[in-house]
Amino acid sequence: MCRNQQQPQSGEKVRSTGSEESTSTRAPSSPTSCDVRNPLRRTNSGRTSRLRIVVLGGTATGKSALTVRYLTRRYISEYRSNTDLLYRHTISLDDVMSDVEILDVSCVENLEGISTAQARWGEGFVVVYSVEDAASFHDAQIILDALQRYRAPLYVPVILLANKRDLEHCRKVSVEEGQALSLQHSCQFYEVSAAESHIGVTLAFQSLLRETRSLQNKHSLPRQRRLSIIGVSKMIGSLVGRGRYDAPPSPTSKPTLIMPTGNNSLRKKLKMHKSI
Ligand SMILES: Nc1nc2c(ncn2[C@@H]2O[C@H](COP(=O)(O)OP(=O)(O)OP(=O)(O)O)[C@@H](O)[C@H]2O)c(=O)[nH]1
Repeated sequence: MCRNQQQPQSGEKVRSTGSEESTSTRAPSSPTSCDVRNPLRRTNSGRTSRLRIVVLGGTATGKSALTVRYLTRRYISEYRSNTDLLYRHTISLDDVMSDVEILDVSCVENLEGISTAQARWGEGFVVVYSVEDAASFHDAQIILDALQRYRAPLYVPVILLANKRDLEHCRKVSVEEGQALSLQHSCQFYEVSAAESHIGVTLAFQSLLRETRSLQNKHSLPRQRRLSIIGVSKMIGSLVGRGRYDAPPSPTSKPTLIMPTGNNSLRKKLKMHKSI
């Protein structure tokens, strides 16, 4: 991988996604002020859930553009960074507060070499390719295989994200190929354009967060209760079909960019455009 692969440490430097840098430090799991003030529902245990998402994919597929699009609804057309970036924000999803941490992994040179630490740290994964880059689709397959190897036999929530669908005229990977790959790996599949709109991107991230949280909740239940819930949800599923559609929620707190690596050579050239 190009970017440093170290995982977040306590007392990391916290940055806002804007240009000014905050010198404050934080402990990794401390609740945000938003948790205290917001009256919305929390998890069964009364705590705000914490969801860790890792964004992976070949070079220049738009990993950073997608991550920032989801977090800020803005499109950054040029973004330069040679290090992994960790973002943190708090959202209300289905009236439940969640602290979300998103690790945007820089270009992957050795795809087989997704670090074990990253694979273990993540609770949900976004695998990105670009529809106008056949090689990036191949990279996505390698990453999906590697993820499966790392996490087997456990199921891990993954979405396959085909980006740059606005570049239809130079498309090299068909929708059907993307769907087939997602079926092969039992993961969700979305075609989006970070450049065009935040809506598809938000829905995709939101869906991954839902799945990740529901798996987390399932694992935290006693075994007997877990089994009966699975039975009931299967029954309900067969009666009413799959989940309902919800409009994307707005993040309830400003996302913060946390430098996980101690590598301060971050070089960003941001061109912010108003989202559509
Ligand atoms: N046309 C189009 N260009 C996009 C889209 N998303 C990203 N880009 C462009 O693709 C290039 C790479 O985007 P990045 O977000 O830096 O990609 P990345 O995967 O984070 O890059 P590395 O981590 O350096 O490999 C930039 O020039 C973006 O402007 C999109 O949806 N459509």
